[in-house]
Amino acid sequence: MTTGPLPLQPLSPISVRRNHTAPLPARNSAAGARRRILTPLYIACANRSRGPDDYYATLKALNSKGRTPRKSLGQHYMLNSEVNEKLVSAANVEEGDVVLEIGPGTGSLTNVLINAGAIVLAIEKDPHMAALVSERFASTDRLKVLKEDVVKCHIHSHMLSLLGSKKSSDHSKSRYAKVVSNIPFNISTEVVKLLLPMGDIFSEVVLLLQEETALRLVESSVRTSEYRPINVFVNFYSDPEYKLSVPRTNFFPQPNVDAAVVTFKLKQAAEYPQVSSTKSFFSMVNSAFNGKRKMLRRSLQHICTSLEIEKALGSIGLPPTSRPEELSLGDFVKLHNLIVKE
Ligand SMILES: C[S@@+](CC[C@H](N)C(=O)[O-])C[C@H]1O[C@@H](n2cnc3c(N)ncnc32)[C@H](O)[C@@H]1O
Repeated sequence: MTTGPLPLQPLSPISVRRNHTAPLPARNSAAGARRRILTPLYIACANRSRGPDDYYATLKALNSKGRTPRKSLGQHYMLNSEVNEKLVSAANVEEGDVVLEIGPGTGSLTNVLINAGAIVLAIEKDPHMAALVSERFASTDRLKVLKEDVVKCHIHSHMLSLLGSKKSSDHSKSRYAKVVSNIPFNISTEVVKLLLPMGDIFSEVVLLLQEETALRLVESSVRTSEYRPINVFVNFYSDPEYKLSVPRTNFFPQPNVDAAVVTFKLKQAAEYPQVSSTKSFFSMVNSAFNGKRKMLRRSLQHICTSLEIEKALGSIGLPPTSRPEELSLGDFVKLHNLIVKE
């Protein structure tokens, strides 16, 4: 969509809600997590007007290319450099780290990553934004921009060649890259499913997500109504942590929802729960949840008989009437290893 220049509008207060030091409510309650006390931090307008990626600078950059934000690409640009700094420090980005950034947009997070000493591979689907960010950082050799859809991109081979060339040039001992991104909300589950099994190339994945998604991925656990196969998946491949809430007022244009920073510390293959096949494991977990209110002895009947399922549940200390929301990741692993014969 290319229309006339975007108008300069009066600013609304920008705030970051910091992770509170007081103990969090029980991790198994998403509702409890929403009630957590958060401290607003108001950034002075004077500071904002001086930032390289404040409201005016973002509008100026978009206008320079005749662009308006595209909803279909989740284009909500970050106006608060403090949020970008928190994303970068949540990933402990240090000099020489290789970082994947999905959707650099105007380059506000890219700028903080490069200033922290990172070598950045940025994947941007919008060719206009890819051109804009390439021009902005034309004078540095620390950024490579790929004009691609992250979901279709060969992330593995790009990252391996970047990690390989870095190792041969500076003899770094770091074998792992990191992901730090403010991603479009509409592809967040897809991105999480894509990145978490990549513990062979990434040590940390730090994402700015829609707050509701962040809570669903991190806080939902056994015996909560929000518990889903995605929670088993997330905990299979990573140790997730909710870091801080980011109010919608920090973005341009302002989305209808708040956001949150989440870190996923990726496990390496040797740390994954031992299952004969991850494919058959997740297929069993999905089948179990397909009949959410069904007992496992019914929903898993395509794998073996009800009697065998009851026996397997009994041998891991669970009642024969167990339902999927009552099983932890460890329980699912034990059940799989007892009933799925490869
Ligand atoms: C939420 S904006 C964030 C922009 C910038 N990182 C910031 O913090 O201001 C998301 C960015 O991802 C880009 N994007 C959307 N879908 C994408 C995809 N499938 N692959 C790569 N980039 C995508 C958008 O064009 C946009 O620049």
